[in-house]
Amino acid sequence: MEKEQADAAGEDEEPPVSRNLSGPPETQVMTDPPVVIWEDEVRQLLHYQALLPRLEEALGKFSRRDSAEVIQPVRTTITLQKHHGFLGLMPSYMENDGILCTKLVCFYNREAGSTLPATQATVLLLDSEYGNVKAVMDGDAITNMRTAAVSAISAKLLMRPEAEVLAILGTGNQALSHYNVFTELFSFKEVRVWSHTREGAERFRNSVSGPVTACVSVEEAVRGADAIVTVTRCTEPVLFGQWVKPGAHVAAVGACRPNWRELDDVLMKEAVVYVDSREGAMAESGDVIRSGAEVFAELGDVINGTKPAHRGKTTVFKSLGMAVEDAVSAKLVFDQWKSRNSHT
Ligand SMILES: NC(=O)C1=CN([C@@H]2O[C@H](COP(=O)(O)OP(=O)(O)OC[C@H]3O[C@@H](n4cnc5c(N)ncnc54)[C@H](O)[C@@H]3O)[C@@H](O)[C@H]2O)C=CC1
Ligand SMILES: O=C([O-])C1=[NH+]CCC1
Repeated sequence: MEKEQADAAGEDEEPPVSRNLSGPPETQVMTDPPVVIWEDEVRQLLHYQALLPRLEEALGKFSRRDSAEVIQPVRTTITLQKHHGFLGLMPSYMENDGILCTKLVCFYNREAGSTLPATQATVLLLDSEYGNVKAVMDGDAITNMRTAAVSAISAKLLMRPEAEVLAILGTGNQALSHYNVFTELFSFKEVRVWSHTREGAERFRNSVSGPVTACVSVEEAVRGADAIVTVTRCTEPVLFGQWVKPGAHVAAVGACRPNWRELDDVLMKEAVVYVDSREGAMAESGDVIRSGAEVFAELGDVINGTKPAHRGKTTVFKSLGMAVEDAVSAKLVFDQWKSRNSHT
């Protein structure tokens, strides 16, 4: 039958969900269009209980530097000068796990005048063999949860087990995700928060279910704290070593540019400094680069048992965010989505 006749008869129509990639017949593959999984659904599908062990495993794999396990370059960043922002490209390939993924994240400098949110992210999960996009996901829910979960892993490894007081500096999205996972995993007797505006701290206090002390100064929030999370949009130091209790653990999450700071030189030099990626920290962390502090280890080295966890000393975990964290999170979301939709 001629093609036109077949079309008219509806006999050679493609299934609506498939696409025939062009090329010689032996290389043609059928691909489904990507599914779109947006914020509310990502939140429903992603749970810390499943996420935490996957992240811990990914951090360990990354630090082994075995290219069959993880290929992850340092984030490529371009400046969006007009909008006081940056676009970060975060690809990763985990060959043994069959995960190919990239995140696109824009982030903005509020102190330079941006009124935009701190981050705006999208995650693309690809078929690791054919290269087609399997899923397009809201990246903000993933970024908030995976970043907080990695900070919680740093606390599990580096914080003193008898820790009683948690201080959170900043009261935005990351503050909330950090509050959620830290209070889910650990039993703090007191949680304190500080924001650069009094309303910010009050709003945060009213938005969570547990008791929170809203503090009017950073010093009030961190004096005597056993764990301190910095999740601000500061570009100058806000946490000073003179206020930090010896032996405290600091998870430093903001200040992700080489000239941005959250922590002062005293703290950076007195603490044992852990990072997610050495290369990332040397390229992107103003706290590391400008203080000249030595990076002692990656979190993955501690997980792999190749570097010790100095729980008795003051420790800083400088987080910049890694593509493998997004990749294993996106895989988890997609697998959950598939099992939820396989019955419908
Ligand atoms: N390490 C990582 O993997 C990631 C880091 N980040 C960074 O974490 C930080 C927080 O992100 P979000 O919670 O999403 O932002 P957000 O905008 O939701 O909250 C930021 C908080 O910082 C406070 N803040 C703003 N300007 C300040 C200033 N000049 N001094 C003190 N506090 C100030 C705000 O009041 C707010 O409480 C940002 O710096 C962001 O770039 C975000 C995603 C991943
Ligand atoms: O890992 C991440 O997504 C980011 N780190 C800094 C801003 C966004």
